[in-house]
This record gives sequence, structure tokens and C-alpha cells, in this order.
Amino acid sequence: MNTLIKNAIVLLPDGTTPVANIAVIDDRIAAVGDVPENFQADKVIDGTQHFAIPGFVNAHTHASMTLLRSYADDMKLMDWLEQMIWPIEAKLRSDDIYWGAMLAAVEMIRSGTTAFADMYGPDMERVAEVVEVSGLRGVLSRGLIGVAPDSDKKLEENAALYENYHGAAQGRITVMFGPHALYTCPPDYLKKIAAKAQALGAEVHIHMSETVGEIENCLKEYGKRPFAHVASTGLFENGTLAAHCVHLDDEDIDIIKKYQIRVAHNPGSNMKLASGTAPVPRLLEEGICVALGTDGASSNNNLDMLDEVQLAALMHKVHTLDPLAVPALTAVKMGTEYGAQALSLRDVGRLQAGDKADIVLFSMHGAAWTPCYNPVSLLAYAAKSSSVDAVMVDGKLLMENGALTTLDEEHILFEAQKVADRLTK
Ligand SMILES: CSC[C@H]1O[C@@H](n2cnc3c(O)ncnc32)[C@H](O)[C@@H]1O
Ligand SMILES: [Zn+2]
Repeated sequence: MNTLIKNAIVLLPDGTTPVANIAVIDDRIAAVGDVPENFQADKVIDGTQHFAIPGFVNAHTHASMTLLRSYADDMKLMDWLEQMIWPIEAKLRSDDIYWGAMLAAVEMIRSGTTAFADMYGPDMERVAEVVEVSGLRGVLSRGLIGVAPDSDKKLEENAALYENYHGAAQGRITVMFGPHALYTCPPDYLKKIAAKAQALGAEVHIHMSETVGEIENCLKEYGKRPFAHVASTGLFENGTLAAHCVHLDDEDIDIIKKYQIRVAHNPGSNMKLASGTAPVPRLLEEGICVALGTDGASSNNNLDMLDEVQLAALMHKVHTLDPLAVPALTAVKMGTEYGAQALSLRDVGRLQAGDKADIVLFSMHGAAWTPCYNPVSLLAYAAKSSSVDAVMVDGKLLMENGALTTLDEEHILFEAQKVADRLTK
């Protein structure tokens, strides 16, 4: 299938925004700008008064937690997890994971996300089904909690997920290992995960250094800060996506650089759980890959990546009193290009010939986009994700003219509400 997007304002990798055409052949961008004269389009999309950007990459979420949106708010992380979230998660069934992830897929596509890194469980196969039918790209990890009696079984489930799904859905699904955090995974368990991941060549997705309490308890229990402690188990050897990374010192940053750990910054969740402000400007200065994530919809409380771009652009300015702390283009790149890097998605995250055709079109018709001196600035500071008009992944339209093409939205809302009613009755 060949698609031609005509006359859009296009965000190029160098940050410029010319009016250009985008030619797509099958799953890849064939050309941006000069489209070959002999290019035959099966479909032409009028991109006039639209801003074309690479799809957002949600670098850290728990998709099925959409079911717990507004269930537990205004609490600190450990109270929220221990008193509210873990007890209700213990009631989740396989179908619940499915409908929660379906609800997440609706929300993600509608707000311009084309890829997401998910850590959850059990039954991540059900999330893989959702990736398959929705057309999204998913990097899936089975969440691993080592203090549970079935921790070895969970590790085997993560290995089976890798063996059965890594590269599935025409390559749109990839799999990582998902140790939840150092405070739920004792060192021997982290070592086992490291060995298994190494044997399979898999990467790791973990929560790191999220709260002051995590650092203090780690120092008390192991005599080391979280990054030094986890590094000593070998977990970082094979490639790591580390969510949060809020409380870091120089030694932590050296370890992040040494292992080329990619950071998923979650500004909305960090603010709502009152966890703190990650040192993002410093991490960027040090050349570390910093992506953006929403975290789950129970700590955010949505999966809208444009919110995270806007929060990242704003919160570091007020925290450092420096208006250049995270400029608009950097925030947009954190939500797109750097997200793709963080998830090890090859040829994703930039609008350039040869890359995957994961493209989002924002309608620029409306007050928030008028007048337009600078489309990147409008995106980072003014736009709403309700102006997303079209979403393409691997050259296939998942949303066109504001309508979802792969999912039955009303049915999904109905089923998700039914699950929530059962969980809370
Ligand atoms: C074992 S599956 C993943 C596990 O993580 C929980 N979770 C959601 N948000 C956070 C967060 O910000 N920090 C730590 N853990 C979090 C989720 O509820 C699942 O139990
Ligand atoms: Zn999380």
C-alpha cells in the first residue's frame, strides 16, 4: 500500500518544519520533500494545515492500569501501591488485562502515541493480542516481583513471552524482562533475571530511584545507592530502560553513562505521587538518552504523551529557574525520537526516508494553533491532543479523520467499565 501525505508542515530530524510531501511505501517512508515523479499512491491524504510529526513513544507505562484510573489518588507511592493498588491488582483476571490494554490502546491512538513500553502482568500475552489487533507498536515486559512465592514461575513466563513474541506482529512487538524494582526484587532474584536476559539477549525494563525512601532503604539494607546496588547484580549488562530516575547523585549518573542506560522520565506521575523532580537537564547535558513516559493511568491519570511533553518542557524551567532547561524541540524529541532510542526501536522516531512510517498528523485548524509563528512551540506549549487527526504505524492508518480504524471504541469502553464494576463491587 502506497500513501502520499501532501503539503503538510513536516517536523524534520534537524528541527526544521518545511511544507513537504511524505511518500510511504508499505511500512516505510520512501521520501520526505521531493517525491519521485513515478510514485503511484493508492491513497492521498491532504496534509494542508496539518503538522506531521513522528508518533509519540510512551517509554514507560502499565497499560491495563487504565482500569484503575481515579481509583486511588493523592497518595505517596508506597502507600498508594501497598494500601490500594496491589490489593486490587491481585483480583485481575486475564480478560481484565486485555480490556484494560484495549482501553489504553484507544487512548494512546487518539492522543498520537504509536509505540509504548509496557510492564505488567500476569498474561502479557493478552497485551500482545491488543498490540496485534490495534496496529500499535509495543515493547512488552512481564512485571517481576521477586518477593512473591511464584517468582520463578514469573521469570519463566517472561522468558516464554520473549521466546514466543519477540519480533511478533510483523516486528511491532518486542520483549524485555521486567524486574519491578530493587525493593520488590532481592539481589539473588535480580541475578537470576540478569542471567536469563543475558542468555536470551534480552534487555531489561525496571523502575529505578523513584523516591527518597527507595534510596534510604537501599542504603540501609545493602550499604549502596540503588544504581550501584543493581549494577552489582549484573542486571545492567545487556541493555536497560530505567523508569523515573528521580533521585540521582554524580555516582548514579556515572553508572547510567557506563552502562548506557536509557531513562524514561515520567513528569506527570512524579508530580502526582509527589516523588520529586528528576535532574533531566543534567542528564541531557551528559548525553544520556532521556525519553518520556506517562507511567500507569492510575498515577498520571491519563496516557496522553502530549501532556508529558508539555510538563517536561515546563517543570524543569520552574525547578531550575532557567527557561532553556528543556527547550520545546528537546521536549518533543524526548517524546518521539529519544523514546524510540530508549526502546531500542530501529528506524523509528524520525520522519526521514528509509525509516518506519509511524506518523501523526495534527490538525492546525483552531485557536490553539493560530497564529503559527513556530509549530514546534505550539505543539509543546499550546496544542491539545484532541487535534490529532490521523495516526499511522508501519504505513497503516490506525486513525483517519478523527476515527479509529482498527478498534471498536464504544465496545471497549463498555467492557472496561464492566471490569471496573466487578473489581470494585
Ligand atoms: C509487577 S507489574 C508492574 C507493577 O508496577 C506498579 N506500578 C505502577 N506505577 C508504579 C510506580 O510509579 N512505581 C512503582 N511501581 C509502580 C503496578 O501497579 C504494578 O504492580
Ligand atoms: Zn511504573
